[in-house]
Amino acid sequence: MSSVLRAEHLLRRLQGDVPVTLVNDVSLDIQRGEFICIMGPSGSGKSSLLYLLGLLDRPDSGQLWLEGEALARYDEERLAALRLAKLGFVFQFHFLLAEFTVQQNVMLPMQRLGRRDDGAARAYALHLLERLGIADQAAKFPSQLSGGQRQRAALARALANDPVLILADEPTGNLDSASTLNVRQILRSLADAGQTVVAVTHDAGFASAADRCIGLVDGSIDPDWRPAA
Ligand SMILES: Nc1ncnc2c1ncn2[C@@H]1O[C@H](COP(=O)(O)OP(=O)(O)OP(=O)(O)O)[C@@H](O)[C@H]1O
Repeated sequence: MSSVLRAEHLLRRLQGDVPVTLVNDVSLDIQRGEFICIMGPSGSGKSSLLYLLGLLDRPDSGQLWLEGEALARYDEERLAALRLAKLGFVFQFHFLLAEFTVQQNVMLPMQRLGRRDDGAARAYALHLLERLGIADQAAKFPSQLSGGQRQRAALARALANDPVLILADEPTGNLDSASTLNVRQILRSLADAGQTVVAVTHDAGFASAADRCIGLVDGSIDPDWRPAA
């Protein structure tokens, strides 16, 4: 196994009249092909931790390594380039662009990265949509899709640049139970095919779908935390 992302002693605090500790001394090693879920009560710091792991926010102290590369001294421009090339994001809201078709939405990250020409990007987008079972929706606009289909399109977009890690924040938060099960199964099958996935969720079903579940309490990993049966 090899480490995709390693975090050591991450600390994130918001300063203010009343300082708030969002993430408190979190250390984590994410191995290639692992599907990890992060659970815990509302306000326990799950999203804050995911933002640190996704290089969308910076820790006040602690260190991160992406595929062995230490990130502490990287400026925002370099982190943005890493996010585009190596990370894929899925949020509770899909953030697909309304004026583009589903296929064009999936092509956008490829066009930004510039590793594939337009023809190759178009073909790869269709391949990803096929893999997620929504190739027949490729020419439609996001507003014409169901919630579950939109989330699968967002997942296809997250996969566009062959990320080393997919970070998902409540990916099933807006979905009905059938679509939730479907997205969970897709994440599981992606991990079975070697994709590394970290998902923040309130959905207890993730506990059995994932390889490992981490419980956060007050910004810290609770070693005694166990998913609800
Ligand atoms: N910008 C902010 N200003 C003040 N407090 C914040 C801010 N962002 C987060 N917090 C607080 O930090 C704590 C952690 O928030 P976070 O969103 O990471 O928790 P969470 O576990 O993801 O919650 P949820 O399950 O409700 O999404 C919460 O108490 C939250 O209210």
